[in-house]
Amino acid sequence: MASSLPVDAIRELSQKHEKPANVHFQYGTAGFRTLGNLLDSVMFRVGILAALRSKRLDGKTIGVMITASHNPEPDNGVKLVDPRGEMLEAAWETHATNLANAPTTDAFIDALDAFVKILRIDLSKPARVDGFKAIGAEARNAGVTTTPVLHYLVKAINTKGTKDAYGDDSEEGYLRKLSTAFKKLVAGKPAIPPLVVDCANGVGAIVGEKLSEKLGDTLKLILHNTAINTAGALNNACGADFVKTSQRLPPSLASVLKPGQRACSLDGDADRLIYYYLDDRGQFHMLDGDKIATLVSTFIVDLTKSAGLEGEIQVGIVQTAYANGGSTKYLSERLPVKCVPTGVKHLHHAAEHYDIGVYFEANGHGTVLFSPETLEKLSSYQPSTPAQSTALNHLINLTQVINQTVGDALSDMLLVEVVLAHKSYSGVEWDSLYVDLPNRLVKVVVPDRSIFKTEDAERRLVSPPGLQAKIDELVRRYDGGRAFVRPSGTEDVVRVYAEASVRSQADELAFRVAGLVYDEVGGDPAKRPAEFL
Ligand SMILES: CC(=O)N[C@H]1[C@@H](OP(=O)(O)O)O[C@H](CO)[C@@H](O)[C@@H]1O
Ligand SMILES: [Mg+2]
Repeated sequence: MASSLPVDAIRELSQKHEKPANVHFQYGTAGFRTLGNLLDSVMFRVGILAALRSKRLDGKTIGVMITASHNPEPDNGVKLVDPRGEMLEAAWETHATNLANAPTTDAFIDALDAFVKILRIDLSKPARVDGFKAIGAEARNAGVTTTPVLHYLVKAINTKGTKDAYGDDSEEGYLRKLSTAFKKLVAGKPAIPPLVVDCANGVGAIVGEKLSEKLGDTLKLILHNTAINTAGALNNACGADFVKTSQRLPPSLASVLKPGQRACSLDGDADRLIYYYLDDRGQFHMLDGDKIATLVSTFIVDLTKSAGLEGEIQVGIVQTAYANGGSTKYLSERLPVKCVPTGVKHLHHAAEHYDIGVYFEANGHGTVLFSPETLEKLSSYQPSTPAQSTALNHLINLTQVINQTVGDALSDMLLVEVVLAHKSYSGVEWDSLYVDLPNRLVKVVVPDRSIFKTEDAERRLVSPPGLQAKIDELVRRYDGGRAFVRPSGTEDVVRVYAEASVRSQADELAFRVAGLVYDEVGGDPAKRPAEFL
């Protein structure tokens, strides 16, 4: 491999993938995300970027994921996975954005050249990526799989043959690792009732089916919304985002779900998970990311105590401002809780500071991280009673069933099932840990969302000046009221979130704040949504 940029090869290929004019791309929380038909040039450039990242990191494998995630089918995205199976390092998000926006092939090559020099990337280093040739990268196609499987694979490849080997670097290895640990964790527990799984008509249907085969009778999965080849079906009236935002059952499950039976929804790339059940009166109850975090963290704390490791291993929680106030109150009375800005990378990094960090976004994306020191402690610890030994083994098996690289709906689902089996909980007992405050999320279309700036983990606005004081004034009038406003990182809108002790009040507060925001920044009165107060 040459030690300078193969300019001719890049030019020839790049000219087949010119950037569309008048589009600005932004590498954000969800990678590059926009209509799939606008992404051709971005796909090409991301391939080069991934190869350069691999070279910069001495040939470590980098992952490239193409997915619509929880969004409608045409609304696609591409994102990179770093060597440890984590999200792309923040500084490179800016480099990615710059390269993607170079207007022509020549400008792109100039930008690449400058980039390689500034970061002192040694082009003679090998590069291993999923899918690229212009820059001489070694590529491996992981095929059609879930986002969390790709994260798993990247970590497995990069740790192969080391003492931290993460598992066999294949989808089969992933399924084997999870299912083996799950079976050990539920061995001897009463039979688990079958679980209904809404696959959002996405790739979770394929991997879910394979997982189901591995689990056999230990846990029967009844897969629904598995139409992965039906145009327009992805995330349409189903999936984790539909359930979380509309706070109701996917209509396709209405005739399926029996009262008391638990069910869950994945999103299109199977990195988000929301549980729910219908009570005896047919009323829908949602068990979202906050409920999952609560269930799981309490269980892990209990196990550390039973293992005799109380005071030795600290369990902590990471949430965002969107976490339901009911969950934050319940958890803060028991454990350290940290609030960080929206976006999984923020949660993941904060969770790394705990011995065991449990992080979940309310929308169902999250996982549990065991620090290297904790893993070491668990493997060397000598329990002094049989009960301690059992609890210790459970903790060790939990580190195997949990995909620690990233939020993983299928892995989280197994984790939830383990806890429910151990506690003999149905959805009802789980749900009763705390009561969710009624809440409402509203989108506000504004002329320019970049004027919205926040502080305090996005809970307060510092710009536009004066607006926060007006929001505070409104919030004070509502019992149990809380509201905040922040610009979305993935859509051209500003989001308003509000909660209050009663449903009607939460709605009213949200629509009042939305109206306030709209008017304050010069929203067109003729287009003002009717529900804004
Ligand atoms: C309120 C909400 O759910 N926001 C989502 C959404 O981000 P926004 O910045 O709010 O557009 O997409 C992110 C990426 O999937 C996810 O991390 C986040 O939780
Ligand atoms: Mg997703």
